[in-house]
Amino acid sequence: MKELLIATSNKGKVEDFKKLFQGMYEVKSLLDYPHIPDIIEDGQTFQDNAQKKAEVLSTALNETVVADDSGLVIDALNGRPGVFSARYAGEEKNDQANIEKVLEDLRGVAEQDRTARFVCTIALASPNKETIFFEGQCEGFISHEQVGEHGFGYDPIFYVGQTAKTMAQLTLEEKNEISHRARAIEQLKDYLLGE
Ligand SMILES: O=c1nc[nH]c2c1ncn2[C@H]1C[C@H](O)[C@@H](COP(=O)(O)OP(=O)(O)OP(=O)(O)O)O1
Ligand SMILES: [Mg+2]
Repeated sequence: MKELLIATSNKGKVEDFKKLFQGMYEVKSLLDYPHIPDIIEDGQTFQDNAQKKAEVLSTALNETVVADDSGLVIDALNGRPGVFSARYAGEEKNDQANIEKVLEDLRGVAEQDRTARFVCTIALASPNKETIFFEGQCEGFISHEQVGEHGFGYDPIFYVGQTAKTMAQLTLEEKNEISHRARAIEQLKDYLLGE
């Protein structure tokens, strides 16, 4: 099977990508290249960061690279944590600390004002080609406490749409039917199949 390199060292994303590209590509990630240093994400938007991660690696390796920049956008926090999602509670990127900070920020905020969405921007960079982008979103709202054991990141505090389940209560298969990442990858797949 053909390989596809995803410029990420996030284990949760790698699992999502592997499942979503099952039977189409053998997914490789930066977990397979531990000597490659972290790329500094200093962009103002998900698109800026996805572009940088994909292009730096594509240029260095002279091959096609996909990058995913994603995060949680909370209306009551004016869109935060947004592009700062991974390091919201500090540079060490601690999911548990990030969750606690969001719950603390939203303390006292009523149900109807806890609306949020996950956003995923994917960049596809190839040598000597213009980088292209795909975006997916998933609407929901922020819980008052952590619920569920699956997934990663902010999944335990994100109620999906009108369902009574958090993203962390969904199986990987269920998450991949509705997630922001699944929606972006759906478009990426269509593009790659049409190439
Ligand atoms: O499906 C998701 N379920 C829960 N949380 C999620 C999801 N998707 C993104 N997130 C959160 C995790 C992290 O706090 C941030 C992504 O930050 P982001 O910079 O894109 O990823 P990262 O630094 O973990 O890995 P990398 O840059 O190597 O791809 O948003
Ligand atoms: Mg990152």
